[in-house]
Amino acid sequence: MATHPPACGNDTIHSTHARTGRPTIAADKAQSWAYTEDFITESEAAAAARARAEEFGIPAVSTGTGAALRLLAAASHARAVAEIGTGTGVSGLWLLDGMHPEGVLTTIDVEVEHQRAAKEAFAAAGVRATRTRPISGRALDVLPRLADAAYDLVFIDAEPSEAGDYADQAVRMLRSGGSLAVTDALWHDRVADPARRDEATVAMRELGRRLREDERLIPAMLPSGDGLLVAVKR
Ligand SMILES: C[S@@+](CC[C@H](N)C(=O)[O-])C[C@H]1O[C@@H](n2cnc3c(N)ncnc32)[C@H](O)[C@@H]1O
Repeated sequence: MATHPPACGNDTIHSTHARTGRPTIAADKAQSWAYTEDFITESEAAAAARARAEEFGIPAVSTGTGAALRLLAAASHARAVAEIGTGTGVSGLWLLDGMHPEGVLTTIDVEVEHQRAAKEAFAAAGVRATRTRPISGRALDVLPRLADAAYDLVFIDAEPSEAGDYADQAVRMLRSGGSLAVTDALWHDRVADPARRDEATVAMRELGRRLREDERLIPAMLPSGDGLLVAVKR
């Protein structure tokens, strides 16, 4: 009789879901995650912006997260996207690549030097200046000035301890059918461990709980990068 590999790859099952008994983690997951992150190749412009981020000593979204952001922007033909945390423009380049060709990225950062580097990255990538609206300032000062129900996508990547307040503003700013995306939602893999109680971990865990329980939203946790928490506004 012919032998077949187990239907669920359960030769590598690390644990099973308590209720369904389905496999949740395979021992080779780390390899799959690495494959997932490299599945799409980053543009030269994004790689150059990433190198600038390293010079500044600030993180940028992973390639897998960038690809997921581009996908979200493309799926909604996004014409209006807001980004909290411009950095040197890595995530902005991914978002712009997925958006409608006339779409405008509003991007907020408190550090003028970071935004200058991002503007250079956008120009080097051939992005027209009319497609970006950089706003310099603290996110919690700027966000209340942005319009209600006017954005197709809001992306959060700034101060983790403030992410819940950004999300409140983001839900107000999103149109029905628009998406919220929050990076670092697994916060260095600490969020899943209830014993971890530092401020950023607790803030991200709490944000996940709130978005999960918010009846205005349809949420999911994507394991891209350090966790990409996404939610569509009903
Ligand atoms: C992780 S970096 C953003 C990286 C960027 N999204 C990318 O992938 O290229 C976080 C950025 O948030 C900015 N930031 C931190 N706190 C902020 C705040 N309260 N308001 C606005 N920007 C803030 C920092 O200056 C930094 O540029």
